[in-house]
Amino acid sequence: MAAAPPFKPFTLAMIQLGQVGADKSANLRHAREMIHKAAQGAVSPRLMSLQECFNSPYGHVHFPVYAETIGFEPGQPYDVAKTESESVKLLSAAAKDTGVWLLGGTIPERTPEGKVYNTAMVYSPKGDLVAIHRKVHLFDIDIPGKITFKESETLTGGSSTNYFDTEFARIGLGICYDVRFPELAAIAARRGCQVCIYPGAFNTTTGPLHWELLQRARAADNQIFFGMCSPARDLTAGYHAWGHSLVVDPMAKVIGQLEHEEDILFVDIDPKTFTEARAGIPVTTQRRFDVYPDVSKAQ
Ligand SMILES: NC(=O)CC(=O)C(=O)O
Repeated sequence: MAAAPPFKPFTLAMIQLGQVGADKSANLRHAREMIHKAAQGAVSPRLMSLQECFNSPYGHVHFPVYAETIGFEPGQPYDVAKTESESVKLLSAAAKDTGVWLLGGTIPERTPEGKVYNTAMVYSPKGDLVAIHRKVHLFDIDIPGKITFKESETLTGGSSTNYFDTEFARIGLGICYDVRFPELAAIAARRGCQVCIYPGAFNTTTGPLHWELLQRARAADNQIFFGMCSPARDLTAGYHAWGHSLVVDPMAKVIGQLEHEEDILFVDIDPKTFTEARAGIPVTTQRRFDVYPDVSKAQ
Protein backbone atom coordinates (compact mmCIF):
# COMPACT_ATOMS: atom_id res chain seq x y z
CA MET A 1 0.00 0.00 0.00
CA ALA A 2 1.33 3.45 -0.94
CA ALA A 3 1.94 5.95 1.88
CA ALA A 4 -0.93 8.36 2.55
CA PRO A 5 -0.55 11.83 1.04
CA PRO A 6 0.73 14.51 3.43
CA PHE A 7 -2.27 15.88 5.32
CA LYS A 8 -2.90 19.52 4.32
CA PRO A 9 -5.64 21.98 5.34
CA PHE A 10 -8.73 21.99 3.14
CA THR A 11 -12.37 23.02 3.13
CA LEU A 12 -15.03 20.32 2.93
CA ALA A 13 -18.58 21.01 1.76
CA MET A 14 -21.49 18.75 2.72
CA ILE A 15 -24.46 19.29 0.39
CA GLN A 16 -27.71 18.34 2.14
CA LEU A 17 -30.25 18.15 -0.65
CA GLY A 18 -34.00 18.50 -0.31
CA GLN A 19 -36.42 17.86 -3.17
CA VAL A 20 -35.44 14.24 -3.83
CA GLY A 21 -38.61 12.93 -5.43
CA ALA A 22 -39.79 10.39 -7.96
CA ASP A 23 -38.44 12.30 -10.99
CA LYS A 24 -34.83 11.22 -11.41
CA SER A 25 -33.99 13.88 -14.00
CA ALA A 26 -35.25 16.59 -11.66
CA ASN A 27 -33.20 15.09 -8.80
CA LEU A 28 -30.09 15.13 -10.96
CA ARG A 29 -30.69 18.70 -12.16
CA HIS A 30 -31.13 19.90 -8.60
CA ALA A 31 -27.97 18.08 -7.45
CA ARG A 32 -26.01 19.78 -10.24
CA GLU A 33 -27.31 23.22 -9.24
CA MET A 34 -26.37 22.64 -5.61
CA ILE A 35 -22.91 21.28 -6.46
CA HIS A 36 -22.24 24.47 -8.45
CA LYS A 37 -23.63 26.58 -5.63
CA ALA A 38 -21.32 24.86 -3.11
CA ALA A 39 -18.29 25.28 -5.37
CA GLN A 40 -19.01 28.99 -5.71
CA GLY A 41 -19.49 29.48 -1.96
CA ALA A 42 -17.64 32.20 -0.05
CA VAL A 43 -15.04 29.59 0.95
CA SER A 44 -13.89 27.44 -1.95
CA PRO A 45 -14.18 23.77 -1.02
CA ARG A 46 -11.58 21.27 -2.26
CA LEU A 47 -13.92 18.33 -1.60
CA MET A 48 -17.72 18.16 -1.71
CA SER A 49 -20.06 15.35 -0.66
CA LEU A 50 -23.64 14.52 -1.49
CA GLN A 51 -25.93 12.31 0.60
CA GLU A 52 -26.98 8.68 0.46
CA CYS A 53 -29.49 8.06 -2.36
CA PHE A 54 -29.47 11.49 -3.98
CA ASN A 55 -31.06 10.49 -7.29
CA SER A 56 -33.98 8.37 -6.03
CA PRO A 57 -36.37 8.10 -3.12
CA TYR A 58 -34.88 5.99 -0.29
CA GLY A 59 -36.56 2.59 0.05
CA HIS A 60 -35.95 -0.99 -1.03
CA VAL A 61 -38.77 -0.93 -3.62
CA HIS A 62 -37.12 2.03 -5.37
CA PHE A 63 -33.56 0.67 -5.68
CA PRO A 64 -34.13 -1.73 -8.64
CA VAL A 65 -36.26 0.89 -10.46
CA TYR A 66 -33.64 3.64 -10.27
CA ALA A 67 -30.56 1.39 -10.59
CA GLU A 68 -27.93 2.29 -13.19
CA THR A 69 -24.98 0.33 -14.53
CA ILE A 70 -21.66 1.90 -13.54
CA GLY A 71 -19.15 -0.76 -14.64
CA PHE A 72 -16.22 0.51 -12.56
CA GLU A 73 -13.46 -1.98 -11.75
CA PRO A 74 -10.85 -0.86 -9.20
CA GLY A 75 -7.43 -0.50 -10.83
CA GLN A 76 -8.88 -0.60 -14.38
CA PRO A 77 -9.14 2.49 -16.61
CA TYR A 78 -12.69 3.88 -16.72
CA ASP A 79 -13.97 5.92 -19.65
CA VAL A 80 -16.78 8.24 -18.50
CA ALA A 81 -17.50 9.08 -22.17
CA LYS A 82 -18.65 5.49 -22.77
CA THR A 83 -21.07 5.20 -19.85
CA GLU A 84 -24.83 5.08 -20.24
CA SER A 85 -25.34 6.07 -16.62
CA GLU A 86 -26.90 9.53 -16.44
CA SER A 87 -25.74 9.91 -12.84
CA VAL A 88 -22.12 9.11 -13.75
CA LYS A 89 -22.26 11.63 -16.62
CA LEU A 90 -23.73 14.32 -14.41
CA LEU A 91 -21.33 13.82 -11.48
CA SER A 92 -18.29 13.62 -13.71
CA ALA A 93 -19.25 16.84 -15.53
CA ALA A 94 -20.01 18.60 -12.22
CA ALA A 95 -16.62 17.66 -10.76
CA LYS A 96 -14.85 18.72 -13.95
CA ASP A 97 -16.77 21.99 -14.38
CA THR A 98 -16.18 23.02 -10.77
CA GLY A 99 -12.62 21.61 -10.55
CA VAL A 100 -13.41 20.13 -7.11
CA TRP A 101 -13.16 16.56 -5.74
CA LEU A 102 -16.68 15.14 -5.54
CA LEU A 103 -17.97 12.28 -3.40
CA GLY A 104 -21.17 11.85 -5.34
CA GLY A 105 -23.41 10.54 -2.57
CA THR A 106 -24.86 7.14 -3.42
CA ILE A 107 -27.01 5.71 -6.18
CA PRO A 108 -28.49 2.25 -6.69
CA GLU A 109 -26.08 0.35 -8.98
CA ARG A 110 -26.99 -2.69 -11.12
CA THR A 111 -24.19 -5.08 -12.10
CA PRO A 112 -24.17 -7.30 -15.20
CA GLU A 113 -24.97 -10.29 -12.92
CA GLY A 114 -28.20 -8.51 -11.94
CA LYS A 115 -27.18 -7.61 -8.38
CA VAL A 116 -28.15 -4.19 -7.04
CA TYR A 117 -25.83 -2.30 -4.67
CA ASN A 118 -26.07 1.01 -2.82
CA THR A 119 -22.94 2.62 -4.25
CA ALA A 120 -20.92 5.76 -3.62
CA MET A 121 -18.68 7.16 -6.38
CA VAL A 122 -15.74 9.56 -6.18
CA TYR A 123 -14.73 11.94 -8.99
CA SER A 124 -11.45 13.82 -9.31
CA PRO A 125 -11.43 17.52 -10.28
CA LYS A 126 -10.76 16.34 -13.87
CA GLY A 127 -14.05 14.43 -13.86
CA ASP A 128 -12.46 10.97 -13.63
CA LEU A 129 -14.26 8.29 -11.64
CA VAL A 130 -11.50 7.16 -9.26
CA ALA A 131 -13.17 5.05 -6.55
CA ILE A 132 -16.42 3.43 -5.55
CA HIS A 133 -17.73 2.00 -2.28
CA ARG A 134 -20.66 -0.42 -2.12
CA LYS A 135 -22.53 -0.27 1.20
CA VAL A 136 -21.16 -3.23 3.11
CA HIS A 137 -23.69 -3.48 5.95
CA LEU A 138 -27.29 -3.50 4.73
CA PHE A 139 -29.81 -1.52 6.76
CA ASP A 140 -32.20 -4.21 8.00
CA ILE A 141 -33.94 -3.08 11.17
CA ASP A 142 -37.30 -3.52 12.86
CA ILE A 143 -38.26 -1.22 15.73
CA PRO A 144 -41.94 -2.03 16.35
CA GLY A 145 -44.25 0.94 15.98
CA LYS A 146 -41.39 3.12 14.70
CA ILE A 147 -39.51 1.88 11.67
CA THR A 148 -39.05 -1.32 9.71
CA PHE A 149 -36.58 -1.21 6.86
CA LYS A 150 -35.05 -4.07 4.90
CA GLU A 151 -32.45 -3.12 2.30
CA SER A 152 -31.62 -6.80 1.82
CA GLU A 153 -35.02 -7.28 0.11
CA THR A 154 -33.45 -5.85 -3.03
CA LEU A 155 -29.80 -4.98 -2.32
CA THR A 156 -26.62 -7.02 -2.03
CA GLY A 157 -23.95 -5.92 0.46
CA GLY A 158 -20.56 -4.81 -0.85
CA SER A 159 -17.52 -6.85 0.04
CA SER A 160 -14.60 -4.42 0.15
CA THR A 161 -13.28 -1.52 2.18
CA ASN A 162 -12.34 1.57 0.19
CA TYR A 163 -10.52 4.87 0.33
CA PHE A 164 -9.18 7.42 -2.15
CA ASP A 165 -6.17 9.72 -2.22
CA THR A 166 -6.32 13.43 -2.99
CA GLU A 167 -3.44 15.91 -2.96
CA PHE A 168 -4.45 16.96 0.59
CA ALA A 169 -5.56 13.75 2.42
CA ARG A 170 -6.46 10.08 2.23
CA ILE A 171 -10.22 9.76 2.63
CA GLY A 172 -11.97 6.59 3.89
CA LEU A 173 -15.39 5.63 2.59
CA GLY A 174 -18.48 4.02 4.07
CA ILE A 175 -22.22 4.45 3.72
CA CYS A 176 -24.71 5.18 6.49
CA TYR A 177 -25.35 1.90 8.40
CA ASP A 178 -21.63 1.09 7.93
CA VAL A 179 -20.95 3.64 10.71
CA ARG A 180 -22.46 1.24 13.26
CA PHE A 181 -19.67 -1.25 12.55
CA PRO A 182 -16.48 0.28 13.99
CA GLU A 183 -14.20 -2.09 12.09
CA LEU A 184 -14.65 -0.23 8.80
CA ALA A 185 -13.42 3.12 10.10
CA ALA A 186 -10.65 1.41 12.12
CA ILE A 187 -9.41 -0.31 8.95
CA ALA A 188 -9.48 3.01 7.05
CA ALA A 189 -7.60 4.86 9.80
CA ARG A 190 -4.95 2.14 10.12
CA ARG A 191 -4.47 2.29 6.37
CA GLY A 192 -3.60 5.96 6.65
CA CYS A 193 -6.92 7.76 6.20
CA GLN A 194 -6.91 11.05 8.08
CA VAL A 195 -10.57 11.68 7.22
CA CYS A 196 -13.61 9.42 6.72
CA ILE A 197 -16.75 10.58 4.93
CA TYR A 198 -19.90 8.49 4.77
CA PRO A 199 -22.96 9.61 2.78
CA GLY A 200 -25.86 8.66 5.07
CA ALA A 201 -29.58 8.89 5.73
CA PHE A 202 -30.44 8.22 9.37
CA ASN A 203 -34.09 8.82 10.25
CA THR A 204 -36.21 10.52 12.86
CA THR A 205 -36.22 7.37 15.04
CA THR A 206 -32.49 6.53 15.08
CA GLY A 207 -31.08 9.98 14.33
CA PRO A 208 -31.74 11.78 17.63
CA LEU A 209 -29.77 9.30 19.77
CA HIS A 210 -27.26 7.81 17.39
CA TRP A 211 -26.32 10.13 14.48
CA GLU A 212 -23.93 12.40 16.37
CA LEU A 213 -22.91 9.77 18.94
CA LEU A 214 -21.67 7.28 16.34
CA GLN A 215 -19.74 9.87 14.36
CA ARG A 216 -18.07 11.23 17.48
CA ALA A 217 -17.28 7.65 18.52
CA ARG A 218 -15.66 6.77 15.18
CA ALA A 219 -13.67 10.04 15.28
CA ALA A 220 -12.49 9.40 18.87
CA ASP A 221 -11.75 5.67 18.32
CA ASN A 222 -9.49 6.44 15.42
CA GLN A 223 -8.42 10.06 16.01
CA ILE A 224 -9.55 11.09 12.56
CA PHE A 225 -11.96 13.64 11.09
CA PHE A 226 -15.31 11.98 10.52
CA GLY A 227 -18.33 13.33 8.63
CA MET A 228 -21.66 12.17 7.27
CA CYS A 229 -23.76 13.92 4.62
CA SER A 230 -27.55 13.43 4.93
CA PRO A 231 -30.59 14.29 2.84
CA ALA A 232 -32.76 17.10 4.17
CA ARG A 233 -35.94 15.97 5.94
CA ASP A 234 -39.04 15.64 3.78
CA LEU A 235 -42.12 14.67 5.76
CA THR A 236 -44.05 14.02 2.52
CA ALA A 237 -41.57 11.24 1.59
CA GLY A 238 -41.87 7.60 2.65
CA TYR A 239 -38.60 7.85 4.64
CA HIS A 240 -38.10 10.72 7.07
CA ALA A 241 -34.37 11.50 6.99
CA TRP A 242 -32.76 13.01 10.08
CA GLY A 243 -30.75 15.67 8.20
CA HIS A 244 -28.09 17.31 10.42
CA SER A 245 -25.10 16.66 8.13
CA LEU A 246 -22.17 16.71 10.50
CA VAL A 247 -18.38 16.85 10.73
CA VAL A 248 -16.37 15.88 13.82
CA ASP A 249 -12.67 16.48 14.53
CA PRO A 250 -10.14 13.90 15.87
CA MET A 251 -10.87 15.00 19.48
CA ALA A 252 -14.56 14.13 18.83
CA LYS A 253 -15.60 17.78 18.80
CA VAL A 254 -18.44 18.66 16.41
CA ILE A 255 -16.97 21.31 14.12
CA GLY A 256 -19.99 21.78 11.89
CA GLN A 257 -23.59 20.63 11.74
CA LEU A 258 -26.67 21.58 9.72
CA GLU A 259 -30.30 21.59 10.78
CA HIS A 260 -32.74 19.39 8.86
CA GLU A 261 -33.57 21.69 5.91
CA GLU A 262 -31.74 21.84 2.59
CA ASP A 263 -28.42 23.61 3.16
CA ILE A 264 -24.66 23.38 2.58
CA LEU A 265 -22.16 22.91 5.40
CA PHE A 266 -18.62 24.28 4.90
CA VAL A 267 -15.99 23.04 7.33
CA ASP A 268 -12.27 23.79 7.53
CA ILE A 269 -10.26 20.64 8.09
CA ASP A 270 -7.08 21.50 10.01
CA PRO A 271 -4.39 18.79 10.25
CA LYS A 272 -3.05 20.43 13.43
CA THR A 273 -5.98 18.96 15.41
CA PHE A 274 -5.16 15.51 14.03
CA THR A 275 -1.48 15.77 14.99
CA GLU A 276 -2.23 17.20 18.44
CA ALA A 277 -4.89 14.57 19.24
CA ARG A 278 -2.51 11.74 18.36
CA ALA A 279 0.44 13.29 20.24
CA GLY A 280 -1.59 14.08 23.38
CA ILE A 281 -3.50 10.79 23.64
CA PRO A 282 -1.25 8.31 21.78
CA VAL A 283 -3.68 5.38 21.44
CA THR A 284 -2.62 4.82 17.83
CA THR A 285 0.78 3.57 19.13
CA GLN A 286 -0.52 1.84 22.26
CA ARG A 287 -2.74 -0.84 20.73
CA ARG A 288 -2.22 -4.39 22.06
CA PHE A 289 -2.34 -6.58 18.99
CA ASP A 290 -0.74 -9.30 21.12
CA VAL A 291 -4.05 -9.36 23.08
CA TYR A 292 -6.57 -8.88 20.22
CA PRO A 293 -6.28 -9.01 16.41
CA ASP A 294 -5.72 -5.99 14.16
CA VAL A 295 -8.80 -5.87 11.90
CA SER A 296 -6.90 -3.94 9.26
CA LYS A 297 -4.72 -7.02 8.62
CA ALA A 298 -7.76 -9.22 7.91
CA GLN A 299 -8.10 -8.65 4.14
N1 LIG B 1 -30.13 4.30 6.69
C1 LIG B 1 -29.14 3.57 7.18
O1 LIG B 1 -28.43 2.91 6.45
C2 LIG B 1 -28.82 3.53 8.63
C3 LIG B 1 -29.68 4.17 9.63
O2 LIG B 1 -30.61 4.92 9.35
C4 LIG B 1 -29.37 3.85 11.02
O3 LIG B 1 -28.41 3.11 11.25
O4 LIG B 1 -30.05 4.31 11.92
